[in-house]
Amino acid sequence: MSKFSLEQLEAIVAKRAEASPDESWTAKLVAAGQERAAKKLGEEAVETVIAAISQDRQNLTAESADLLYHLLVVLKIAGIPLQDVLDELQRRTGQSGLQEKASRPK
Ligand SMILES: N=c1c2ncn([C@@H]3O[C@H](COP(=O)(O)OP(=O)(O)OP(=O)(O)O)[C@@H](O)[C@H]3O)c2ncn1[C@@H]1O[C@H](COP(=O)(O)O)[C@@H](O)[C@H]1O
Repeated sequence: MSKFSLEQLEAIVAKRAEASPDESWTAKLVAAGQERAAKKLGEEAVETVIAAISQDRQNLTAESADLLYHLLVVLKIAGIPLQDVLDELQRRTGQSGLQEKASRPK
């Protein structure tokens, strides 16, 4: 299977947000608004926690996918690009000095 990225999923979410809510779950969530989308994100987070505690690898993988998708929908509604989140994560690696160590030749 070819590599799939969160950036690609973000682009799909942006495109489907413009679709009819009758034919797209993404459009339905966006139309319902941030409160509903954030609630859905919270539900998926709880389901992910339960799968993790149950040590159910298959379910944890599936729930993690739901969680990441719903996070991207919430970010879309908030108008926050995924890149802003990645930039924040990158900034943190800089703070701990790990980024420099990771890119240093062994
Ligand atoms: N990754 C996802 C994805 N993960 C989960 N879901 C949907 O999230 C919904 C919520 O799951 P639940 O089981 O909790 O849903 P539910 O019980 O039907 O919902 P509630 O009654 O609890 O509100 C389901 O309808 C899932 O299909 C997703 N819907 C869409 N995507 C991606 O978004 C793309 C566009 O999808 P559409 O917007 O539907 O065209 C898809 O091709 C996928 O790439």
